[in-house]
Amino acid sequence: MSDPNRPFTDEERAGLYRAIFERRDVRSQFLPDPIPRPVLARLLKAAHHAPSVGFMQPWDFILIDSLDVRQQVLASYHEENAKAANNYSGERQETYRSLKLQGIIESPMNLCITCDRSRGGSHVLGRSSIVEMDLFSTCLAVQNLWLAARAEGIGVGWVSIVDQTKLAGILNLPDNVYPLAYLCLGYVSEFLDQPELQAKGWRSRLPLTELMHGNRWGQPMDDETLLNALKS
Ligand SMILES: Cc1cc2c(cc1C)N(C[C@H](O)[C@H](O)[C@H](O)COP(=O)(O)O)c1[nH]c(=O)[nH]c(=O)c1N2
Repeated sequence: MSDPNRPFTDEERAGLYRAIFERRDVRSQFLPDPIPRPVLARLLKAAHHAPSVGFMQPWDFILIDSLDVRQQVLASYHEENAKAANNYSGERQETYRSLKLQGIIESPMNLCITCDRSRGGSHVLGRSSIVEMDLFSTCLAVQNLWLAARAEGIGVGWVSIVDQTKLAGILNLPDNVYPLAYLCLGYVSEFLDQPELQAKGWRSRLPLTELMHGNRWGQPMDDETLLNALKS
């Protein structure tokens, strides 16, 4: 085993930041090429090394290649997306309808990362006050997989416009298992240089400096050095 206390090289550090900044949510650029099993194994291992409350590891991974299952999930997406479009009107609704918000069939595989809310028994260390900590832990597994996938040249798209009860039914989940993230995975023709929602004029990245507070919510930050560094 290598020394865990050795410092990251400049190259290693750059690689990590590159994965963070160049990770994209992908829905339009999937290629049909299958993901080699050793690569998929690395992604799942990365997810499984996420931190979790009380080391609960509440996740399971459902690998979906069945067209029948995917078509059922897609049907739920279409139902939910039609409802979602009604939240907007006029030009905004037209823009919403023009957005492609899933790649369920075009991607070579779908993956559902679930959260077993009963894993580890009724007293999980660190979860006694805030019960949702298991869900948050599972989100971290998703993010680990998302970043590892980017480093492997694989795109990931999260599809949350589905009815979660229907999704649980389609995937035959037990009552205690929550379908936390329905993901589409595959190699891509390109990674966009900015979020697709930003490129399409839906919403832009907020300036980080406007999200900084000093000591309490709403109090201005007076650390000029930090603020200037964040602007660059
Ligand atoms: C919890 C959650 C849920 C969803 C998403 C993300 C997350 C974190 N995103 C992707 C989202 O739109 C995207 O992350 C942002 O637009 C920022 O773009 P990048 O991820 O940086 O490319 C997403 N995208 C999409 O096309 N359909 C969807 O249903 C969802 N749902």
